Amino acid sequence: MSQPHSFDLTGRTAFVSGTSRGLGERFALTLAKAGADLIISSRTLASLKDMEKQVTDLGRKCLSVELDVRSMDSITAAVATAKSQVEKIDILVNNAGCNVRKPATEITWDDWNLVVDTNLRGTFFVAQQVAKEFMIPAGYGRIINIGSVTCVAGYAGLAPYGASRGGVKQMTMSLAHDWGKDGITVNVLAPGWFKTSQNRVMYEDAGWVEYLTERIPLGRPGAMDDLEGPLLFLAAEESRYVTGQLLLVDGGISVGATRALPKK
Ligand SMILES: NC(=O)c1ccc[n+]([C@@H]2O[C@H](COP(=O)([O-])OP(=O)(O)OC[C@H]3O[C@@H](n4cnc5c(N)ncnc54)[C@H](O)[C@@H]3O)[C@@H](O)[C@H]2O)c1
Ligand SMILES: O=C(O)[C@H](O)[C@@H](O)[C@H](O)[C@H](O)CO
Repeated sequence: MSQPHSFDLTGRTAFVSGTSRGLGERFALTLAKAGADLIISSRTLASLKDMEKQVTDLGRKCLSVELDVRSMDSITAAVATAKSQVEKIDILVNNAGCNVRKPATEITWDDWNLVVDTNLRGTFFVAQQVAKEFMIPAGYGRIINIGSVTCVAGYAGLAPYGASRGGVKQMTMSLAHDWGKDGITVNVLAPGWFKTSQNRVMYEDAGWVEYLTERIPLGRPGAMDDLEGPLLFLAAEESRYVTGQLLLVDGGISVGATRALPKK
């Protein structure tokens, strides 16, 4: 009989992109609390100082690297720096991302490129370099691509963002095939609506929060803690037979919250 599971990451090393704030910061700390050593990353190293201290205070090793996921040179340099300093990367969380929220008629060429290059192209090439340099040679890896409820649902004002997230979902399924035989699982962790600096402006509109909340079956927007268990599951040994999947952590909003009963 097997032992109860705990999603223990002791002895693992995790690389998280975009850890200067928001969900990425929380993902990195969650992995460290579960036992993993960390490589944290940002476009500006100075933004990682506080985070580095928090990780080392937990007793974990922490390497900070500069990474702009819109630049191939930056991606290869970040992975090369990691290669010179750590033996392995077992877990990759492709978190870096951005959004431009505008009516579809106002989206510019540059808006499109910013969002799709960051969220889709960046996610692919970070995964490619980490897989090639670390995971394929080691025969082990857990790649967690951050998606969104927009992987599966359409939202007005989010056309480039939705395109990038739909792409992340499809790309993840392909990579699961590409690297399954190398012992690597590739999955999408898809948050619903969580208040961070990316979307703070939306939460300043009480009418919109009410509109959103009414459409979430579990009756509230997400809290950061809600993502911890699902992240650890995908990062840990226990998810070894799960690959190419989309794990929505969205309070159920993706089911399509249309009421079919009159209001009493
Ligand atoms: N907050 C939500 O409700 C929500 C829901 C679904 C998915 N997401 C996704 O989760 C991720 C984290 O978002 P967040 O809400 O914490 O937003 P955030 O804006 O607070 O954090 C985004 C992070 O990505 C980094 N980043 C942006 N462009 C980058 C680049 N070119 N290179 C490297 N790093 C870059 C930022 O510096 C920051 O650290 C994003 O990919 C976002 O799209 C967020
Ligand atoms: O900037 C925004 O409009 C939001 O952060 C979106 O990204 C959503 O929260 C999320 O992606 C839905 O899952």
